[in-house]
Amino acid sequence: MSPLHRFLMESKSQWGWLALLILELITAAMFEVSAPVLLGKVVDAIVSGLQTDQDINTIFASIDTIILWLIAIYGGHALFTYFGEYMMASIGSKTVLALRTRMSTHLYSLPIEYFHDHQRGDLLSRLTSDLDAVAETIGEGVPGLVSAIIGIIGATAMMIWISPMLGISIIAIICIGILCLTWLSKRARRVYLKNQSALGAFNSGIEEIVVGKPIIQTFGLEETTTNQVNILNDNLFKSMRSAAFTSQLVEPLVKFLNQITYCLVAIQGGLMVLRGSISIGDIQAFFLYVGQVSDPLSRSSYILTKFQETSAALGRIYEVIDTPSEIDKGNKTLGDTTTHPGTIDFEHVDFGYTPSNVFMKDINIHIPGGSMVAIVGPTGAGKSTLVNLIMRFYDIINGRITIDGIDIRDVSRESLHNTVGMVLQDAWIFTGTIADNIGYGKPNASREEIKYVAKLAMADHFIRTLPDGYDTVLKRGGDDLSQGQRQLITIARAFLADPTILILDEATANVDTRTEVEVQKAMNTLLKGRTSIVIAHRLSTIKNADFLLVVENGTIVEQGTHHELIERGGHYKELYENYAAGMTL
Ligand SMILES: Nc1ncnc2c1ncn2[C@@H]1O[C@H](COP(=O)(O)OP(=O)(O)OP(=O)(O)O)[C@@H](O)[C@H]1O
Repeated sequence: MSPLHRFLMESKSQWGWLALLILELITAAMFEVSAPVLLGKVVDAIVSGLQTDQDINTIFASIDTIILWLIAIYGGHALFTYFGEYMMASIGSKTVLALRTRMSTHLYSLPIEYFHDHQRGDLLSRLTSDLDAVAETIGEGVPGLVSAIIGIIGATAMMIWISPMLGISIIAIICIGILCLTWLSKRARRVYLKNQSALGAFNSGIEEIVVGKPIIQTFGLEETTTNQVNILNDNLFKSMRSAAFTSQLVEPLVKFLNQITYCLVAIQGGLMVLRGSISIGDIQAFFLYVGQVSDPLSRSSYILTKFQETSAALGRIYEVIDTPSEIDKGNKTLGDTTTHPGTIDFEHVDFGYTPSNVFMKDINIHIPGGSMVAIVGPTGAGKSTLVNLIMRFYDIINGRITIDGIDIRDVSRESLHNTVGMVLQDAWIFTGTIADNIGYGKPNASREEIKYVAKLAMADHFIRTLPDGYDTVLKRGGDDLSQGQRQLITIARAFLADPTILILDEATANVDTRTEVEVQKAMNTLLKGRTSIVIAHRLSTIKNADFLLVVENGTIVEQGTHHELIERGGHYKELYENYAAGMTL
């Protein structure tokens, strides 16, 4: 089923309105089609009046009723066209709203891998320009096409009725036109697909520049980056030029056929008038009907081109919608039956980001509830991977991970994410007030609660120095705050959510030394009775930990307390000595 067909089938709720709309457009087109015959009668009445030397008053007396009819017909046409277009715009916006909601809701349910595999710029252009293309076609294209088809059918029928011979010659030319335009609209689909992927790539390139501008400048890579974006821009230009070639070809082609048709009416019609087989008024009606056919023909071919673009856009949208959601098979809730909440076990766990590349093999870890564990290891060792597995961002290949004895695959995602909280290295701040940002995980939190956790996270002091305090609106991912301040907000957010297990990924790495000491104190109090897993890069964290997991190449190479591991004199001792000598772990 083509994307357009599928879209039509999925918009069944609007079919009744569509039928009403088509009825309205048919009425409007009938008004339009009936006018030229009456105009022809006016011309014939004037010509015969002049030929028989009638005075002007007599001539007008014979046509005044027709003129009144003409005014009524044109008025009726305008009114029905207006209602038709208004209705279509409303049907169009409702249908696109439903599609937009469906797509954005579906994005939330997609697995994390999907976002790793797709560029953000490309996803954005699917959500914006592809949906806009659909909205434009439905709002303007459908009524345009329906009235064009009805107009063409009506006008050709009238031409055949007036003069079958002349009418058939004109239809032959129209058929040639339709064939050319069908070819053009097919080409448009291919061109649009190319155009949209070039646009997606360009958006992603620009996004990288905007996000990475400070780094680009630091490394003096402006020229290299500009060259890369220029290549993407050049690709976009070429595909847009190709699209313009296709769409701009329509109008001259239709005009050319139109002019040929006018010549045919003038020559063949003129000869027929001389032979007396047709009146001058009918020839005048023919000229108007040719106009009534050629205009909708060029409009409908443009719309057909748009339909092809829309079909391609819908295809890209359905690609996202059809990506299977992350299925939440778990129905158990954590925290109901436990005596030691927050106990985590890895039992013979195998994991790889791709099935062919098993990165972690036979991992066994036991983290007792309420303990503080520090994970240490060189970069790329697998520290973040371990916490990603606890959060079930990725599924393991073999073995099982349990919390309080329950396999996390059997736990609902909601319960899992309520139980396990995370503070990541990149503080995520959204556009909203500071209070909204802190209260993110608990939407009904009172202002007192928010202030309480902000105090615990040592954020209250700096928040109160801001002009609007807790009501200060943060924009652009919190760019107006320092990195440390952003991180304090996310720490306060995690405290408010009050999870049983807290994962901290270098949570204090961006806070200055004085603040770090204060935050650490607050954390120690808060972490009491709570399991905490810290991806540690700091001495203070390691010393406070109940035990350490040393990770290398996806394997737990050592576990134990700081003193035990130092005494063992293995990997950890080496890491620690490097750290003590001033390097990070
Ligand atoms: N989404 C992903 N897809 C494929 N491979 C990944 C993905 N995330 C991480 N990896 C790979 O898995 C390995 C472990 O990465 P991980 O992020 O767990 O390391 P880490 O110890 O946390 O490193 P760092 O201290 O630098 O943050 C690395 O080789 C990394 O390239």
